[in-house]
Amino acid sequence: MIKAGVIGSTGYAGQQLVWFLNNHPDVKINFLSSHSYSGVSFSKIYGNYSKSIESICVDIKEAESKLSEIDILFIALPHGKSFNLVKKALNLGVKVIDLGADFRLKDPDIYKQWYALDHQAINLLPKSIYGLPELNRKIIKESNLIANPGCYPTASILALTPLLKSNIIDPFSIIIDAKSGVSGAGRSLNTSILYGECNESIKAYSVSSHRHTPEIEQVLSQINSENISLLFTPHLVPMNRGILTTCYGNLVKDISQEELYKIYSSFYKDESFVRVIEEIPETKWVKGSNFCDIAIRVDERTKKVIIVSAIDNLIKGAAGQAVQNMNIMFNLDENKGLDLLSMFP
Ligand SMILES: NC(=O)C1=CN([C@@H]2O[C@H](COP(=O)(O)OP(=O)(O)OC[C@H]3O[C@@H](n4cnc5c(N)ncnc54)[C@H](OP(=O)(O)O)[C@@H]3O)[C@@H](O)[C@H]2O)C=CC1
Ligand SMILES: CC(=O)N[C@@H](CCC(=O)OP(=O)(O)O)C(=O)O
Repeated sequence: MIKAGVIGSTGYAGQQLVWFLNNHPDVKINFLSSHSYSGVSFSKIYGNYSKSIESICVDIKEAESKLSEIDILFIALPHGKSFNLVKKALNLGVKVIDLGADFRLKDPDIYKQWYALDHQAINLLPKSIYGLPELNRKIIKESNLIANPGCYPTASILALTPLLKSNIIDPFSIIIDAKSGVSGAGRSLNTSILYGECNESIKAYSVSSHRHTPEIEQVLSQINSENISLLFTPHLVPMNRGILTTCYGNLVKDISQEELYKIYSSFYKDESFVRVIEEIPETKWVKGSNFCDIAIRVDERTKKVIIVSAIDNLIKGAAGQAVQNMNIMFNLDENKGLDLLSMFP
């Protein structure tokens, strides 16, 4: 059995991870940690675990004292909070998957620019692997420190990678228009996500300044060998879960929609969790699953390609992807504990 600890287990990403780990046949949860609920039973916070997970949440100090008992540590804390924990866990030989953003950007200056924080574990940055299995499966297997991708970057990068690998679009023409459900903003109090503020309204936010921009640029630049800069605009939509991205690029060669479908289908042919589909994706068809659905349209009139992708932000965008990474790190079947169809509605 893999012994796992979860720090930040009481947040939205953390509780979704607990759901998967609790149902995973090869995992035993050793501890669940919380910031404001230490001493409280997990099932008192999330009633769906009543009579199932009655463990008492521990605080971070107690969690640290248990690091030597586990094989893998999952961290689902706000950014800037994971540095010391990661150092301690790695020193004890514990593998780490960080669901937050602290180890995703390779350049500490870019991290500082977008997160307004000094990076406090610069020596670990070269060791951290960006945990998008569809791109980095081989190196994830060898790594002890996985930077689990952000939710918007997961949907955007999976949508755009085959285009960039095949040099079909101008890499400087990319525009990503993305929409997220409210759980993307986490569970902590925040006026802009109160029901009365966001229900029956849609808004763009962090326009030209969202911190997922450099993350998407970093990964796409590695694929294309150019320093790509792109436009990324997120929107908040009054639903609980789901991300939909609509990505645009200028075609640099004549290509039909059918040919593009062949390129995408071939690129993702061995992937369990990426579905290249004919219909335009909808968040309701991926909700509750680890799938990323992708569809392609070529607009011959404007010589542009439009790629639409959908994921569940808490699953392929966070907890499901973290479990997929764990499976790879421990040489398990990558789908183990994840091969669930989406739930409707
Ligand atoms: N929500 C999403 O869709 C996604 C989230 N992520 C990332 O996962 C991480 C967690 O996000 P999410 O679950 O949404 O956030 P939440 O706000 O829902 O949860 C945050 C968690 O961190 C704990 N916490 C908060 N502040 C502190 C602190 N100062 N010290 C220690 N612990 C603290 C909270 O504890 P307590 O509950 O006890 O207050 C809670 O367990 C973030 O880095 C986020 O960016 C990544 C992809 C998608
Ligand atoms: C709707 C909403 O607010 N979404 C969050 C995305 C959360 C996330 O995935 O952020 P990390 O990079 O920190 O993991 C946001 O835009 O900040």
